[in-house]
Amino acid sequence: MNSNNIKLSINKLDLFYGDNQALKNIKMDIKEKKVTALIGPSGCGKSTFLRTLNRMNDLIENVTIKGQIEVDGEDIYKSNDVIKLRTKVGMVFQKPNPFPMSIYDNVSYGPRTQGIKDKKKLDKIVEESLKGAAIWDEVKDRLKSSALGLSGGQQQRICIARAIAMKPEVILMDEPTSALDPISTSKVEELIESLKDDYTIVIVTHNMQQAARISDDTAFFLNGEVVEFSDTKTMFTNPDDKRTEDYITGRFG
Ligand SMILES: Nc1ncnc2c1ncn2[C@@H]1O[C@H](COP(=O)(O)OP(=O)(O)OP(=O)(O)O)[C@@H](O)[C@H]1O
Repeated sequence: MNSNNIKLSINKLDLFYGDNQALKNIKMDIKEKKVTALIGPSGCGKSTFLRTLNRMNDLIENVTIKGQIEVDGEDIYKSNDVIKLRTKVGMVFQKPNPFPMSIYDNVSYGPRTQGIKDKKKLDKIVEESLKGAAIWDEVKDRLKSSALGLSGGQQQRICIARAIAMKPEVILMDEPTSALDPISTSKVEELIESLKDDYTIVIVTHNMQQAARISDDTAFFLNGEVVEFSDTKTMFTNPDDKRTEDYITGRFG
């Protein structure tokens, strides 16, 4: 397979909260099985953009969206099957948010809601997902214990396992390490690097070093626009736009 296959194609995307335009004419092609980072100062629209990719903004009142977002060539706003979309395009949030139940039940919850009841099948999904999220060895002897008893970094990897259990193709991550200590952060970063063998990842991060370390492509957002979108190396060594340079060298934001 061509490593530059486009998984998500965004074109002329505008988003309004009431009268306030939060995204302006966004165009972006997100490559399959790569990590794409979204950076930019607070309030520039990164999270809003991320949420358009699996229609999480549908849940917010007064939102108007124009333009196209295609996943595998299909316009996600033209189909009504949001459940199918969110299965294919999973999400991990800023604050680890495990359900108040056992580790096993957290990871098997999604597959059970999809109708999988067979214990052996569920056991296999749980084991594979926890292995995929690089936390199996730490929890394999306490699968029946509450996920809330784990450290923040472990909880975040449980949440990633929960996302993986749905067999997504794309994983959206909204500042997944901002609530974690440095050691947990580096574990989650290592995990993200290994996940891109199997998944397309889009990650919002405030941490520029993190974007530089783990992403293949980076988009720099400012006031609802994408000022620059390029491969990460180019963005951090030879940015095209003066505003990108000012931001990545810490002159604002
Ligand atoms: N639910 C909402 N209702 C109305 N306006 C919103 C809503 N969510 C975000 N906004 C506005 O949209 C703009 C973009 O916000 P967004 O959260 O996407 O930015 P961000 O770049 O992710 O910021 P941060 O880095 O602080 O999380 C901001 O002006 C924000 O106030």
